[in-house]
Amino acid sequence: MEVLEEAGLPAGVLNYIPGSGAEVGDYLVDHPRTRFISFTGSRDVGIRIYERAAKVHPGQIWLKRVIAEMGGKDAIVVDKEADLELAAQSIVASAFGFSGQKCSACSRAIIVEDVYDQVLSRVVELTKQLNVGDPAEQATFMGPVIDQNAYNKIMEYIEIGKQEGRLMTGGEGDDAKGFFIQPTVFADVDPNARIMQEEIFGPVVAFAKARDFDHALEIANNTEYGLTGAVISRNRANLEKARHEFHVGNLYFNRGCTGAIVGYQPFGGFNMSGTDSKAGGPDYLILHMQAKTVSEMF
Ligand SMILES: NC(=O)c1ccc[n+]([C@@H]2O[C@H](COP(=O)([O-])OP(=O)(O)OC[C@H]3O[C@@H](n4cnc5c(N)ncnc54)[C@H](O)[C@@H]3O)[C@@H](O)[C@H]2O)c1
Ligand SMILES: N[C@@H](CCC=O)C(=O)O
Repeated sequence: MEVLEEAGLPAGVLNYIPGSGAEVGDYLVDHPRTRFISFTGSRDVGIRIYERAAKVHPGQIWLKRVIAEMGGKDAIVVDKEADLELAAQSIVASAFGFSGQKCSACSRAIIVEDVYDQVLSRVVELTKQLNVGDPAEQATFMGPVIDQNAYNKIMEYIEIGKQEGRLMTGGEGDDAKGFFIQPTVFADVDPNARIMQEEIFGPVVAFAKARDFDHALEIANNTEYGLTGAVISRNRANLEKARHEFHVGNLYFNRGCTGAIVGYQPFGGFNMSGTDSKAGGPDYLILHMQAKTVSEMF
């Protein structure tokens, strides 16, 4: 804060208010002197903020504006004409980087049936090679998930996954010291299953088989989210179709679905992933400003 004040920000403009969302969240959102809310977090909290911000409280003389960057249920689609090694590497990196705790993480792998078995078996092979452990160790790929609540929620989804799909690898956790969960792959999951629809925010990826590329896109769009997605394909016509029909805010071709770079890939999703704004892009700052037109006649 001091650094920003030294840079010229007036004192009192930036305030750090520690406290849990449950404790201070509603108070801040409801307050009549709150004017603008810029939120990053889950769908449920985003919806709560959006609803509460709409209410005008006594003494409030403006309508509150809200930018919400919310969750995702992001998919990587693999076409039958594709570099299958790239597909498997992209799925593993996007599903398990940061223990899957990224809004952009790949939690659905949608594979055209001609190459389904090949991609699945390579992903399982690569996943078994990942080291889970102390993130301070050089050899560790995946550290723990953030806390006990996250651990419990993810382990619950893994139990649901065991009913909804075929457990291929992982499925185990250890919270004796830290909150460690093995990277987990489920195969043959119905597109409408809970683990294909609900954000898990952990190291779990579900595979679904598509009849052809059109069917794969249909499955990919079959969630209430629309944050990131990727297509692995060598078929230009299919990539162009995805460009128009894959309804996500950040779409990637022939790479994973995480790791947007500020300035290059402005980031933000459609539908229940947010308010269609793009962080890290040229328009974002302007969204937070109040425009005023001044005209003087001479
Ligand atoms: N779209 C994006 O750019 C983006 C980026 C990162 C994370 N996410 C999403 O964030 C979620 C994970 O983060 P999380 O577990 O911290 O999310 P969360 O929704 O639980 O919490 C987010 C923040 O909101 C605060 N909060 C909680 N209740 C509140 C309330 N009633 N009013 C106001 N604020 C409240 C929390 O204290 C926290 O700081 C995932 O859903 C993930 O997809 C989205
Ligand atoms: N912008 C990041 C995701 C941020 C959310 O966790 C990405 O593109 O992977």
